[in-house]
Amino acid sequence: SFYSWWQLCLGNNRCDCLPQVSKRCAVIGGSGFLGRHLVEKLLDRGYSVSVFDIRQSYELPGVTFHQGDLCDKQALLSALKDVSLVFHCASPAPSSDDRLLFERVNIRGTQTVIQACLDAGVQKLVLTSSASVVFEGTDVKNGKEDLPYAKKPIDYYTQTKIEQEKLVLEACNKPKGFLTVAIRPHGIFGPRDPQLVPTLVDAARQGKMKFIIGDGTNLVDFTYVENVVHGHILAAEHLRADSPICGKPYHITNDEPIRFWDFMSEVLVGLGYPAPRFHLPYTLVYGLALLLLLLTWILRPVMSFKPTFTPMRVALAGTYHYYSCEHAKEHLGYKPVVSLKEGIARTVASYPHLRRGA
Ligand SMILES: NC(=O)C1=CN([C@@H]2O[C@H](COP(=O)(O)OP(=O)(O)OC[C@H]3O[C@@H](n4cnc5c(N)ncnc54)[C@H](O)[C@@H]3O)[C@@H](O)[C@H]2O)C=CC1
Ligand SMILES: CC(C)CCC[C@@H](C)[C@H]1CC[C@H]2C3=C(CC[C@]12C)[C@@]1(C)CCC(=O)C[C@@H]1CC3
Repeated sequence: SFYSWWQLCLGNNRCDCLPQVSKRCAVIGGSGFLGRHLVEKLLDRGYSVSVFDIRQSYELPGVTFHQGDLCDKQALLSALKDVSLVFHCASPAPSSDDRLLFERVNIRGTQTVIQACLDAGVQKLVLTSSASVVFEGTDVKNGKEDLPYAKKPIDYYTQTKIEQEKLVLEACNKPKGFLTVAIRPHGIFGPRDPQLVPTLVDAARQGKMKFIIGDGTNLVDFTYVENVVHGHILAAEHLRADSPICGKPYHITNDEPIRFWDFMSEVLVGLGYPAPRFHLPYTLVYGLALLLLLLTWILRPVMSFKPTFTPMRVALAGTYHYYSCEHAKEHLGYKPVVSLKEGIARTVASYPHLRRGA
């Protein structure tokens, strides 16, 4: 019908019946877990994409790869040529806990990204921040964006994510025609995630997932990667000089807080591992994790090992941390596109090699 033909034309910029609008964007960190999902969705929506990353992890038609370090402005400039929209979702892995690396990439590197965007005439910058910027290791229930930044962030990763977010939001400058916004996701999961499911399975295979830290009732947000991508694209497409979103952060969640240990159990059981059953007091495990951390520092000159239960992970496993995405609903028209149940099913199905006995 005429209606469905017109809807097709409006919803998809690749329709042959309309003049093509240039939709060129860059994804810094586009080789990573979130970055690649974002790139795939942008291609679906008719964008052409430049990926800038220190590594190239795949090839796709419609994507131009630029390999380089985001601290190098000249390298960035060649990737930002003719680009009006930039997504910045690069970061060192939180588990690296390398203060100097986080400061170099997340703080100084982000200053370089902003400067390169200004030099290249980029109009919009969408940062992937993190809901953890307000998390201090104590309960956050239905946290809104107006919560203050953590005064005592739980690790260097979070500390530098705070500085990074401030830099990007403060760089928003309507008279200069440079608009910025930050998306704060929490606990991203989905196919190809290198962090959550692999760490969980590794711990299960070592027999370390028998215990529940605390009483197991703490609610947490886990956000399916496609919802996070959806939030980023909505933010980019709503970012205009007359929009209330300029220079603001937005929580993007699944809007279905779940008990941390129920989520872990569903993933573990889905992959054929037993669910954790025995309870341990939170303060005991947190204290042990601190002790273990101290040991790794003392022993660093002679041997190095990475404990599974770091104080940061114990804090995340034993406290409430879920966030309101009402502002994203109101200002971006956001609504999760994949439910938690469906997200978990898709995730479990995507890791056949991590199943028990595989
Ligand atoms: N995974 C999660 O649960 C959450 C992630 N985030 C944020 O989302 C973003 C994406 O995270 P993931 O996709 O999970 O991580 P990831 O590690 O899969 O991807 C990060 C990408 O950044 C690239 N990168 C790192 N240093 C770089 C540099 N100096 N120059 C250029 N590229 C560099 C890496 O090569 C990698 O491809 C990050 O900003 C992270 O802080 C926020 C909340 C939760
Ligand atoms: C061994 C178990 C107690 C925990 C295994 C799962 C954890 C690896 C993950 C559970 C919550 C996750 C999480 C993040 C990383 C992976 C977990 C700790 C982040 C720290 C990633 C970066 C962020 O910005 C915030 C995330 C919060 C939740």
